[in-house]
Amino acid sequence: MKVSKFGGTSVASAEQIKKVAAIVQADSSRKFIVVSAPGKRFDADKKVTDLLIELANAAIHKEDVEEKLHNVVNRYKEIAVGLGLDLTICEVIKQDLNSRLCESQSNLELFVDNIKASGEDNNAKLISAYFTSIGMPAVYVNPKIAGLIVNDLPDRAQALPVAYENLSKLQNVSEIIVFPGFFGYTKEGRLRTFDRGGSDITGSILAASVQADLYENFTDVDSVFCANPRVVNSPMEIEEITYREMRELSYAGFSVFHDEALMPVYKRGIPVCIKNTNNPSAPGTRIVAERKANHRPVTGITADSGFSILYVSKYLMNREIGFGRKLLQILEEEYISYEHTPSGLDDISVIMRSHQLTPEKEVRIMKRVVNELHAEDVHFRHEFSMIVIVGEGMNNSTGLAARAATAISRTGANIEMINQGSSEVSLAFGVHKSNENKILQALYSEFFAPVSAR
Ligand SMILES: Nc1ncnc2c1ncn2[C@@H]1O[C@H](COP(=O)(O)OP(=O)(O)O)[C@@H](O)[C@H]1O
Ligand SMILES: N[C@@H](CC(=O)OP(=O)(O)O)C(=O)O
Repeated sequence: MKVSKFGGTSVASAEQIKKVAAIVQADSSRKFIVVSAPGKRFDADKKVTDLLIELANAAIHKEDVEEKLHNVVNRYKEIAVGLGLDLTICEVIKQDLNSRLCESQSNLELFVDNIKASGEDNNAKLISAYFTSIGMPAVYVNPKIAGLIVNDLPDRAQALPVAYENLSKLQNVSEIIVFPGFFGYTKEGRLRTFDRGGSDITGSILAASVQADLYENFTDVDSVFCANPRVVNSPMEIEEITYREMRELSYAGFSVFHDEALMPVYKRGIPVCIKNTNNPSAPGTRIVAERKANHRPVTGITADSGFSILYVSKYLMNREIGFGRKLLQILEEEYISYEHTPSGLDDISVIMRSHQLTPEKEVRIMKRVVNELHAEDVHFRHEFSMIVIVGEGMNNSTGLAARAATAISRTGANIEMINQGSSEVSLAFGVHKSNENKILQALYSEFFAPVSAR
């Protein structure tokens, strides 16, 4: 049996939801359907999740919420009309949103999470009503009642082991289950959302819980491509990719599948297939434990922006026991996680996601590094991107780093940092954000384009 997750673009309109119904009807093993909130119908459109965040913020700032509430309800109304559903469902959705808006604001994160999650929750109710209306036996299942228990990390909830046990009982339900993605509940009953794009995580948890034969992830592209199709023109499709490769690529910019969604299925060896709702007969990309070897050392190239570098230098740093620990402890005390720490004899750079910093935090950190570690030069630099090259074949391929560095140098960009992952399936370059796209294109030509096209 299969768990099939349909992303925001697949459930953005009545037309898209009709395609979803046809896909589910075409294969009786598609028993568990996980849905996102309605996503973008066209490039300039807004996702319902973003409309809901605007709504929650308006309520927090005591602004008039009527128009924002109307924008959300209207998205569902258009869908309900297009699907020929009884419009009382829109009244129910409006009441649901109003009651969420009346919840306590004593903890703002919980307040926002509760409103954000309504996007998938109401869409799951609506889609299950549609399935039933066309004669498909379907039920909406609420994550609280089903026992999707998560820990209490704001914005980054993670399922607890008991969640898998609870959800496994859904195997006994005879109807098609329509399950909202993106959120679960703490043991105390508080709603918590996953990271953005987290409906992929729900699908994976459910697939692992019910021991699915396959986790299908339906989106709006035929496959995962070797590079972002918005930056590289017609990149090659990836037929098969390992969990390890996909995790590295998703974490560093392949937004088509959330990196945290890999662990639950990986642990149980459940294959994942990324497929296109608009072209379901295309084979898609399979994510598996081991793939057939091919002649290419590189499987994918990705880029992610929004990084800052903390540069610290001190003469004889290499001789000082505990320097690295003390430096990282200062970051820990500011609640900052880091990505890489390339170092030399007398200097170290700590690379972190910029969104964790504020001007005040930066000043505090620099002061502490000077006062407590007696560093000679301490400064932050911003606007960096990480370019990551990933492939299982990289660990036994000589000269690959040199090829990549030469291709980057041809663009005229400066490489600020190089980091070879210890697993040797990835190689990362820190570069200034302004060079990101041209580097991605240069690396794609180096590793994927035929020699004559370079
Ligand atoms: N390497 C890649 N391969 C395929 N798609 C990619 C890649 N990198 C980025 N994307 C983007 O991911 C998008 C699909 O993910 P997302 O917008 O989250 O879809 P959904 O709404 O189905 O969850 C694609 O439309 C594509 O623009
Ligand atoms: N709707 C949520 C969760 C999600 O997974 O969405 P999508 O399937 O559109 O990436 C978000 O926008 O983050």
